[in-house]
Amino acid sequence: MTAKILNGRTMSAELKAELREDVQHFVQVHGYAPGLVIVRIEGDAASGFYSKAILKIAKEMGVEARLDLLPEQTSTDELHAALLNLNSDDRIHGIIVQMPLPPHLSQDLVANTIAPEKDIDGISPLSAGKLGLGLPGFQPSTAAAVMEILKRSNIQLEGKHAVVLGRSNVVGKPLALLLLQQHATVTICHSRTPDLASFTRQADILIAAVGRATMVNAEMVRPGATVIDVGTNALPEGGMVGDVDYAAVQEVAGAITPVPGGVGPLTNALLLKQCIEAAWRQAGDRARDH
Ligand SMILES: NC(=O)C1=CN([C@@H]2O[C@H](COP(=O)(O)OP(=O)(O)OC[C@H]3O[C@@H](n4cnc5c(N)ncnc54)[C@H](OP(=O)(O)O)[C@@H]3O)[C@@H](O)[C@H]2O)C=CC1
Ligand SMILES: Nc1nc(=O)c2c([nH]1)NC[C@@H]1CN(c3ccc(C(=O)N[C@@H](CCC(=O)O)C(=O)O)cc3)C=[N+]21
Repeated sequence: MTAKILNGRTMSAELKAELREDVQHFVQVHGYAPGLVIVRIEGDAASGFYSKAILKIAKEMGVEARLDLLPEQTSTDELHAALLNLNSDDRIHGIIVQMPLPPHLSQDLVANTIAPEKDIDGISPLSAGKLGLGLPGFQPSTAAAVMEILKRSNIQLEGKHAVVLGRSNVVGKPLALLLLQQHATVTICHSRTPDLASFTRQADILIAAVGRATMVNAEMVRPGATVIDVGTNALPEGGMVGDVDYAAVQEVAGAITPVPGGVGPLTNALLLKQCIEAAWRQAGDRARDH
């Protein structure tokens, strides 16, 4: 059996077409576009690439986006002040701070400073708390991207066993909560989990968000399972691979996401979706239904 390929690029294109319409509607009603700012602190090379990708998709969508590039030496006070400025700017509806930060800056500071209504990557304690309580709010965009793939692929979650590898605040943990909301039975595994394969083999839906190239092999996957690969591991020779040994696992799985071309392309689309949602809410979204 060869697995069905869950094509993130196709799904992202569909979602983007829907979002473009939503933005046009927003502009018609309000006379201005939703506004997004990416804050990037220099240092991490890869995040320059991610920032450009967000700017490009924002432009395609008609969302007004800009990149605020801060020097690597930016102090905590300066970052705090920059975020407060963005919080009080009416035309900016969504703020994302690219991770990772340089070691002298704290992620907690960022999470606690971004105004919750502009927190389109769901990193604030309020967003995390709402997610834990099952209340509507912003979600970390990568976790939301995984859910979007499952939804658009009509993969049933209710009553199924979902096994999540990884428990980070940006992927594994929020994803586990979202799967629980959709009535899956959820197991979360991490670096201290002994005999990982004994858990992964039980999974109807297996999600790998670890950051270790090709660690999920065919023996770890139950035949017919849906396998979602969040990992993006850069190869020394260039290019990247996921956390799943794609060539081997696609022989066993029922459905699988490739890397690249799986979760990645949907991540930024979901970020934009939440920015547009933030703009409607901040503008008072009574106008939305007209
Ligand atoms: N496509 C996309 O849009 C995105 C992709 N990513 C990718 O997803 C992956 C995960 O990212 P992120 O959550 O930020 O990473 P983190 O490094 O924050 O978390 C990794 C998790 O994997 C667990 N882990 C590490 N080694 C093992 C192991 N041998 N067995 C089981 N679990 C293990 C860790 O456990 P412990 O908690 O015990 O340390 C931790 O919970 C990375 O490859 C990253 O590049 C991330 C964000 C966006
Ligand atoms: N605050 C914050 N939120 C994030 O969500 C965040 C972040 N910081 N820092 C970096 C990681 C990584 N990340 C990706 C986004 C898009 C692709 C993506 O589009 N990938 C494509 C193309 C990759 C390629 O071809 O090189 C693909 O997988 O097909 C990947 C990874 C978001 N992250």
